[in-house]
Amino acid sequence: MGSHPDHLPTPTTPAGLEGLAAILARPDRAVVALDFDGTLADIVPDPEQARAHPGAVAALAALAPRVASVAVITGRPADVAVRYGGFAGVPGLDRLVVLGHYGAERWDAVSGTVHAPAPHPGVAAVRAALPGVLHGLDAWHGSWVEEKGQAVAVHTRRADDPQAVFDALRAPLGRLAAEHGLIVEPGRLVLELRPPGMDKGVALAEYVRETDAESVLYAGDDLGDLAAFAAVEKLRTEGPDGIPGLLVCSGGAEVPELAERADLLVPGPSDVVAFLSALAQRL
Ligand SMILES: O=P(O)(O)OC[C@H]1O[C@H](O[C@H]2O[C@H](CO)[C@@H](O)[C@H](O)[C@H]2O)[C@H](O)[C@@H](O)[C@@H]1O
Repeated sequence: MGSHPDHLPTPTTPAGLEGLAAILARPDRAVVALDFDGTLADIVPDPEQARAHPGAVAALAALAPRVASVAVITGRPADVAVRYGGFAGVPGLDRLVVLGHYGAERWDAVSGTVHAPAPHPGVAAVRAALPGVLHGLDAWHGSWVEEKGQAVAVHTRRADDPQAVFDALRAPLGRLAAEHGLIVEPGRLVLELRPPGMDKGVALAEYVRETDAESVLYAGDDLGDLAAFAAVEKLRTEGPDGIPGLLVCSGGAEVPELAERADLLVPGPSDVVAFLSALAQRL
């Protein structure tokens, strides 16, 4: 992407062009929703070290007052995304909403508090069983567990062969999740065992309805963002006119399932930030 701060890249699909045109025409009715890891924050080997790209908060703060709403929709717990993003107490982000755990949790900047559902009992059961299950498998070496409160995630990025460990763990972790009423959410070298019933598509569609938006932009990088992409595709075709939407994939073609459905591909978070800054400038 060009480095000029004013350069607004052009979507490559007719639907994306229509989505961007609708946002530019009525920004006060547009929702801008963004994933966190891989979209606003660079992917790093240790999830605890992930932080928003250095320009992300400024770009969001410039954009938020010009549109109906900015929301972050993430697989992270909402409070973790707020902390790692540096989103609290920022002038311009006073109406920011962070939907965590794929939409099951909600933090808003107005109250500064998180609303979360009661814990699913299966998470505690899986947490207790997981070490034994992993140690009973040849393939677990190099994997490690992220404790997420409402879920547990098994990461393989730091294994010698991350993809091989990921592939080998997928079926047994799927069985463990199912035994306890959970689902497995696959992501970039991570298998998360979490409660069913919510995904980023449900969260985004509800948020668009809640804000009475007339257009939507969603940017993501991973398999968990497919549901949000599907929600935007559905919103575009619903009703007599539909709601125009722009789908941005961060990370180029690293997750082909997402890239092939995007209206705009950008190489990674620094380009997402440049795009958001250019959009804010244009508005
Ligand atoms: O929905 P997101 O905001 O994209 O969160 C999805 C998961 O992101 C984190 O894992 C990913 O990023 C890590 C840090 O860069 C990286 O080490 C890991 O390989 C990636 O899968 C996070 O740790 C998970 O809990 C999130 O669900």
